[in-house]
Amino acid sequence: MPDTSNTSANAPTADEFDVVVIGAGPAGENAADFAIRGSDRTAAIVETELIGGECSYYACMPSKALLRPVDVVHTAEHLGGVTGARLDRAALLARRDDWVSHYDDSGQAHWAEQAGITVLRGRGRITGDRTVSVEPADSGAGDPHDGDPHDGESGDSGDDGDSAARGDRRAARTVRARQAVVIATGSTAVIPDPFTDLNPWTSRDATGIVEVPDRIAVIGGGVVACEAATWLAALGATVTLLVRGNRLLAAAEPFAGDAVADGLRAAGVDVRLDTAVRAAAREEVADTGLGKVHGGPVELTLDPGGNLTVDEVLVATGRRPATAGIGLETIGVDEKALHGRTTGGELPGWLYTVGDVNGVAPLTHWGKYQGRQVGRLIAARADGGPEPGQPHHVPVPQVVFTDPQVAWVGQTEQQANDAGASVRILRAAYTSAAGAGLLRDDAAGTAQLVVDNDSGVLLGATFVGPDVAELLHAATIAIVGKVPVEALRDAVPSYPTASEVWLRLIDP
Ligand SMILES: Cc1cc2nc3c(=O)[nH]c(=O)nc-3n(C[C@H](O)[C@H](O)[C@H](O)COP(=O)(O)OP(=O)(O)OC[C@H]3O[C@@H](n4cnc5c(N)ncnc54)[C@H](O)[C@@H]3O)c2cc1C
Ligand SMILES: NC(=O)c1ccc[n+]([C@@H]2O[C@H](COP(=O)([O-])OP(=O)(O)OC[C@H]3O[C@@H](n4cnc5c(N)ncnc54)[C@H](O)[C@@H]3O)[C@@H](O)[C@H]2O)c1
Repeated sequence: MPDTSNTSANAPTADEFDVVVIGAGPAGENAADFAIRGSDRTAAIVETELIGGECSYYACMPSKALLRPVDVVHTAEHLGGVTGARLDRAALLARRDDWVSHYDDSGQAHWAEQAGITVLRGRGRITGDRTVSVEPADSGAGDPHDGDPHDGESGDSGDDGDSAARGDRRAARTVRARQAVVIATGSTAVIPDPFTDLNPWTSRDATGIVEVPDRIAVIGGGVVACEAATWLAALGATVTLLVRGNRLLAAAEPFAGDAVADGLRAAGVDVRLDTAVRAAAREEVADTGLGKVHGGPVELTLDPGGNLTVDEVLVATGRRPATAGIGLETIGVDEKALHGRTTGGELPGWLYTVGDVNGVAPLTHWGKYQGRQVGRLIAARADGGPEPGQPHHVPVPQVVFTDPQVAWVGQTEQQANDAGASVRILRAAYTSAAGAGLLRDDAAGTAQLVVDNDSGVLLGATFVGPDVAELLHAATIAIVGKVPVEALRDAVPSYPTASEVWLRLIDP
């Protein structure tokens, strides 16, 4: 137990903080920041790997750093007036390395210290009521994965403001939270049978790619699989995408998955739907490190499809909440109690969750949103002020950075129907807006709104086509603002922009 003998109400000891956050990904960073900003409250954030989390080093940032040049080259290849655009493999990987700050998190640690958040290096484990043990991390000083993210709101310089944190690595210590403990431990990749003994690539290897396998099988038809297949093919790998379901991006509108399958095929990817992997074998399994081929060839037995030999397998079959070893049993909380909630329910009043670990929507912007919400709630409770309202039915946006891009928010047609809504569907070809056609000579795609017949407001929107990512927020605003679709007639889009597709949707 921590020594609290000298504790007065307003003077925390070195081992006592108002808020202790376990996990320094984007969700945890925001929770810590919003819980203490503008106050004299104290916060510690416990991190076993890199300040900035999966997103900054192994997920969002490296994948988008790889995908943007691919998109630009694809666009240039289909844009009259441009010749000679090509991808430079070494320069592309170097760009990725820059965006992950060479796996050095000193800039992000510096941001935390500047924000008044104490960084504690080590593995956090709840050991009792408001108490967290910080145990030496598996990776100590000198770990090649130590490193600075480019998550817009935080890390800035390469300064190392982290000497206290270094000291924290050496031994276990126990810290106590006076107000709140926030679990923000993220998620980990699922590796199902029959891949467990192959040391296959996970998304970390795909984003941290160093060696481009000649032949790679990508397992799964979700976002990771589709995005990774895009950059792997662009880097020169022969990619076979093995999808057990009958379409890609099953969470999106069917026309979105169909368009991405067409785009991947056009890029040379062998997309095999309705294909299961019955067995997988690799004679030589090697621990070569991040982004290098992990051994000899892999033999896959497919159903249907016979055998397939590849040099590497990327398993992209989803993620699970990272709850192992965080000590929930010491406070009598079942890990299921974390699912779908940030506070309340079976959680003790001092315990909160944010980000992937609660499984609501495993997306960085969602984790950051929850982090802001939970941080404000902790602050309000500490101040004894009115608690901020907890809004319901906030629509989740998502962008998939494939070619074509896919962007959607809120409910799909199917989801709206399943929820019992009476809806009408407004759909238009993306290129019905002149501005969309100007983006690429081969521009194509679809825009769709799901409109509630009773209220006349938007329930969901999906856009497929070049550069649709930046179209999405208009739909998000319309849903959150409950703007009647009729009223959108007075929202005049500039000419000639892709946003004019809104006119085609509303006034066909
Ligand atoms: C390849 C890929 C690409 C993605 N691209 C996007 C994208 O473009 N846009 C998007 O919105 N989302 C994207 N995502 C999803 C996004 O990465 C996650 O939703 C996001 O990282 C979740 O943030 P988080 O803070 O909850 O968890 P994480 O970012 O996973 O951070 C959790 C942190 O907790 C630490 N931790 C875990 N256990 C402990 C412990 N016991 N003690 C101390 N520390 C601990 C971990 O080391 C980690 O640093 C992508 C995911 C993948 C796999
Ligand atoms: N651009 C982005 O916002 C972005 C990018 C990458 C990842 N992410 C997020 O990260 C999370 C994880 O992505 P993901 O693609 O790993 O998961 P996912 O859940 O989106 O897709 C998993 C895929 O694997 C398949 N699958 C599951 N188990 C399987 C098995 N045993 N054998 C064969 N196939 C199997 C599923 O049918 C599905 O096609 C998602 O929530 C995603 O939204 C977001």
